[in-house]
Amino acid sequence: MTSEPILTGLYVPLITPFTDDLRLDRGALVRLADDALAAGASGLVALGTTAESATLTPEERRTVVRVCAAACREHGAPLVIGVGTNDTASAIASLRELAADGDAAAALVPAPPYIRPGEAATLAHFTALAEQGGLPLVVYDIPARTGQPLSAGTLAALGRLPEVVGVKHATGAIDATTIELLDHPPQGFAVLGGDDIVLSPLLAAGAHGGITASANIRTADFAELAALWRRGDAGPARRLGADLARLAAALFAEPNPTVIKGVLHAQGRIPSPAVRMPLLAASAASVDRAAHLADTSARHEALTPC
Ligand SMILES: O=C(O)C1=N[C@H](C(=O)O)C[C@H](O)C1
Repeated sequence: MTSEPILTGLYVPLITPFTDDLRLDRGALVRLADDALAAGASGLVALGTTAESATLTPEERRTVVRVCAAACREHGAPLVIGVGTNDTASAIASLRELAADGDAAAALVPAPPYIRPGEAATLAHFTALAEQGGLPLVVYDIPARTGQPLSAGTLAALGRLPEVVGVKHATGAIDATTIELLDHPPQGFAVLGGDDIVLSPLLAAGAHGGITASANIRTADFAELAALWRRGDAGPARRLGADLARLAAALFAEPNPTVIKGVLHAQGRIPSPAVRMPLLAASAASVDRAAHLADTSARHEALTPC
């Protein structure tokens, strides 16, 4: 195995565009997928939380994967596919199906949500998926959604599994566990930022990239942020990082992806800001504020140092 991770740079977890009457708008998704890759994203994530994947029908999920896979093939970019379930056996079955289709470079898998089986059982769950699923895995470390924190020891054990190619770090903090992981990442293992507001400091500390919903907006700037930190261009990276953190805070003022969809709609990029229940559409105030921060013409002037 080489020491360079297979997943580096910016991955955009695409939203799922709906019409006003909540039908999947395939055409809008095709355009979003192409736009993200043309803007410099390293790859796409299909069926993330941001895609409202919990509310998609099996047929819609297949459509989303097909659209994202076609865009990734066209751009020669990796596709990561979200597989979130708290049933180990069905997660393995889903992974095997994806592996057989041949579209996915990796699957993004959280700890089994809601059940909270404990850390040892969570490690056993990931180990079963790694050994039996047939796909490289990115562990999605998001205790706020799963109820299961992962210790440095568990992350190290996961990193020793050859099929585990990275972690999406979304623990709500850059703490001692994060720094330990970044100091000694397992060989070929990517640490990808998943807390949008602190993406820049995590990249500064050595993360290999990010999977950030905010990058549905200003994708080129998020890709540039990852590239600046990779080059060690700290001054411009700090300025751009602070600017994008303000945008990310505004985009996460209400549950993800409601504000992002509001902004994409205000920009004329999707036909409707509609989200499926249990989400409710974001308030006009939140959308207006984020849309203002998303307006790159105003932001680029403010960012240029005197
Ligand atoms: O879908 C994703 O991947 C992401 N989901 C997170 C969430 O909704 O909690 C946010 C992150 O930026 C990407």
